[in-house]
Amino acid sequence: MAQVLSLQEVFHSADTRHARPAKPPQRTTHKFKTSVSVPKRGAVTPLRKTHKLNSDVSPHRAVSAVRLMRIEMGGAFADLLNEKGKGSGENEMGYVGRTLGFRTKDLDDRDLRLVTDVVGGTIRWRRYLDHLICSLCHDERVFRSMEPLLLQILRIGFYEILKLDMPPYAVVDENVRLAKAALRPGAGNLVNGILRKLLVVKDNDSLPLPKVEGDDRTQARALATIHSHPVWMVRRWTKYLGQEETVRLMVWNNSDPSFSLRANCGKGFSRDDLVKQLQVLKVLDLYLLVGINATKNIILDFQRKVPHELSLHLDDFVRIRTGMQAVLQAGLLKQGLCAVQDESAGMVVSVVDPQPNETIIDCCAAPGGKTLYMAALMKHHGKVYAIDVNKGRLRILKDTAQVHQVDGIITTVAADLRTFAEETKEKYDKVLLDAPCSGLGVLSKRADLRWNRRVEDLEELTNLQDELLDAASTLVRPGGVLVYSTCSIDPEENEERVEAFLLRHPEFNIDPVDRWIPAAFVTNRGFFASNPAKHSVDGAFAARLVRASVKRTS
Ligand SMILES: C[S@@+](CC[C@H](N)C(=O)[O-])C[C@H]1O[C@@H](n2cnc3c(N)ncnc32)[C@H](O)[C@@H]1O
Repeated sequence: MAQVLSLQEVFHSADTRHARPAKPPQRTTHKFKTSVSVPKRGAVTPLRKTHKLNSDVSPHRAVSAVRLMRIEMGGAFADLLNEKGKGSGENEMGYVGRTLGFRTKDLDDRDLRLVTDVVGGTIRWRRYLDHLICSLCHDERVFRSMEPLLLQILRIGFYEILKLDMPPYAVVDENVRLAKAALRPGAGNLVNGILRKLLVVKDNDSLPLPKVEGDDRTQARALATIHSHPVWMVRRWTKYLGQEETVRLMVWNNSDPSFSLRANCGKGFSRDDLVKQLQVLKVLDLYLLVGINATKNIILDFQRKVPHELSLHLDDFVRIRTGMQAVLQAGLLKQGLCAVQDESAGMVVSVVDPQPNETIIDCCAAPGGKTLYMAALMKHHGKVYAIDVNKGRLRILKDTAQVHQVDGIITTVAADLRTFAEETKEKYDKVLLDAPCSGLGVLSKRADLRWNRRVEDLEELTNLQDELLDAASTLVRPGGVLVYSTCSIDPEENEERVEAFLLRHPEFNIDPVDRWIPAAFVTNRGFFASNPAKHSVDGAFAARLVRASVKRTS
């Protein structure tokens, strides 16, 4: 998974191709009992005008419920940063019509933001929400056999009340209305009963959550429920970070992701230029609107400029907490003036330290976040080869390179790195291996990823990482540099891979990264490692290794 988000990844940042439902509490999955039809995997058909408009149901809840269904049933994407008119908005109403049997009003900008927040948050908090819903059902069997759409409506209601602090009675009313319209009156009554129980326990401050006590396993299970993560992650992190740090990490993963933008100096667009643009863009203050809008339908257009701050670590980067929608709509990304890129990814490029006239190979390049940044820093002089086994993602890289006007020095190669390395005799000044990894450093941005990763994936990934490292190392010229990076915080994918590599390849030595990276990010062994909870950027890792020069024999 990419640490740098391409435009496509921003739109589809909850890729659920491998979606599995959150485990506890276990529910029996069964076919729909009602007239609800399951949308076919990936099917996109034009909106059927025959679906009646239901203006009693709030559009953002109907769309969120349907999107969550698509995600849970697999084969769908949650467009966490939805862009109006980018296709998904129109197709989405088609899905709503086919799934619920009625249409709703079109989504306006506020609805789009709400859908993004509700879908992302509901996915993130799934384990926690399901625990509470199950605890408040009068009989556990009711929860276990609950039909999928009903469960999504309840999750939305619980999330809105507990995490978005929306006016509770409006949430109950609206979700009951949705359940009645989309399912049947009885479903509405069930939603009403359970949501009202929630309001009571919330008001009494007695949410039925587990206590963190007992043996390690029981504590991990309780923490996993309270902070909505898989138990295996909690156990693994507790082992090497301790409980306190693990909790901090989970809190970070559950917080709203913040994004960074990189001004594209390759197109002559500086950070100052970017800041000027951000100052004139307007962002709606959603939460103010939600509070008022949800109860009385009063619309208040309270606008302010996109809040941003300059990166402390990288000259071309600006952080934004909210306002991505405004940035998208202003076309700054489409015009290639800037890119969405986390500072941790930017720092990996700093570790490579690309210079004009160098020949660099980016071994796992797509969708190209680091390739493009390296090319921009090389000021149109030199060569960057971008290899990736995934042709589709490589095409994105090629297209973006054109828009960013750095394509003149980039050559894309669709190949498996292992085969490529075997077949070529070429050597390069610098080799970047941004390896496929678990993505455990980017869980705040990838809402669904925590539920899709299994502990067994790690072994498969570390084997691949070793093979790719061996292959990449053959491409480094004597005296040249190999940078190994991941967007993981797991030592097995990071330090342990490098140490194992150095044992296999004594011709390489560690080149400490402190010349390029602030001290706070440099480990004892001289590697770059960012810790989301500590540094407020994604978790990433990079090691800079230098190949010994050939000794001249006289
Ligand atoms: C972490 S992503 C790279 C992100 C990219 N460096 C960026 O900054 O946008 C890992 C990439 O490795 C590619 N990949 C996986 N196995 C590969 C292989 N055997 N050879 C080449 N590329 C591979 C995947 O297709 C994926 O695009």
